[in-house]
Amino acid sequence: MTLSKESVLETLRNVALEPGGDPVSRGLIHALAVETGVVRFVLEGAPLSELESLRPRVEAAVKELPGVVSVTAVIPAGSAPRIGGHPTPQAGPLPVAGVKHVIAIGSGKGGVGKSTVSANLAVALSRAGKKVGLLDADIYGPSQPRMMGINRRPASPDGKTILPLQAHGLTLMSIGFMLKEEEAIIWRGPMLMGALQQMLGQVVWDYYGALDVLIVDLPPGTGDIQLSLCQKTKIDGAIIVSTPQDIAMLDARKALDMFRRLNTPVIGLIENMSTYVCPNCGHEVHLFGHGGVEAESKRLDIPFLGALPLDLEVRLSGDSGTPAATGDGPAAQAYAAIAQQLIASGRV
Ligand SMILES: Nc1ncnc2c1ncn2[C@@H]1O[C@H](COP(=O)(O)OP(=O)(O)OP(=O)(O)O)[C@@H](O)[C@H]1O
Repeated sequence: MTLSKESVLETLRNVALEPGGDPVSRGLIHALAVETGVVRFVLEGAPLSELESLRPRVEAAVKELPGVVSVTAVIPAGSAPRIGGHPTPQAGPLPVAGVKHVIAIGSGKGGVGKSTVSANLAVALSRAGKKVGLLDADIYGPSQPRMMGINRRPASPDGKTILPLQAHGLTLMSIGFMLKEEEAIIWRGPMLMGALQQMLGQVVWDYYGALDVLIVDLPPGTGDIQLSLCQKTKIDGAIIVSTPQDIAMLDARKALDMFRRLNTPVIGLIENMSTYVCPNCGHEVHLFGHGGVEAESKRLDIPFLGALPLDLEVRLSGDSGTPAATGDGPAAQAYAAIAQQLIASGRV
């Protein structure tokens, strides 16, 4: 048989697929070109993970054909829809499909550990038996790909829906998955809101099973994303993270005021980087002060959910992609206690 498009397609029809059928009958082969022994085609139309595991098989099968010099199966980088466009008009706040509860994690000031708390609390709730999703809505500085140790482009079988990723038992989506590393986002408010709307509405949140709770890691401050989330999505409540420092508390009060004005219930406050216990001598130091957040929650009559220690393991584990809450140390125990409170109060 001479090498031709037909002979290549014939060969590809003999590659059996797991769910049945073959790459040709399932419409996964596009733009086939055969020229002086060089075979090229595009693999498209299935989740990215399926295409990636299929690629070596189809390439090997075609390579066996007499006259083949090289085979290249290309998986298009842009198989998921573009994120970030103007939002489409929407009436009132909508629930997130496939999700029972939505909890936003906010902070007034940056760098107080909001993303660390989101990641670890999500893990702790999952370890307590809940089905948990984590949405990294910190569009300007997504941290969850690093904290969760996963960063690849999510698949989109139909070019519209986006299949979330999975790590540490959580269902995950981050704007970071859709960008090249070090790519900056230079968007105005409407584009940000469009991206948020896509991540809430186009991601198949129940792809790995219906979720008890979706944790939303917000950007710091009181900007467009917070406003858009509270106005367009049915949220059960917000948790505010602050360090005990006066300046952080000052900004946390602004975040509290914003959630109040948007009629989003504040579930409680968390004090992060509360105490530091010297690993050598056991001496306890309060680098950023201590107890300020608890005092503030009493003053405002908002539940105080807990104080989390400043702990080197938390920083190292966050940087290495395995949140400390997956372990058994003091931080994991502190997060487990907060998760239990949320479950006991019926928030999750
Ligand atoms: N309890 C803690 N102990 C030790 N390190 C911590 C703790 N909480 C957070 N960190 C570290 O502090 C840094 C900032 O934390 P994180 O990124 O979670 O803050 P953030 O409030 O989400 O910041 P951003 O302003 O980027 O939204 C990270 O390096 C993180 O590992």
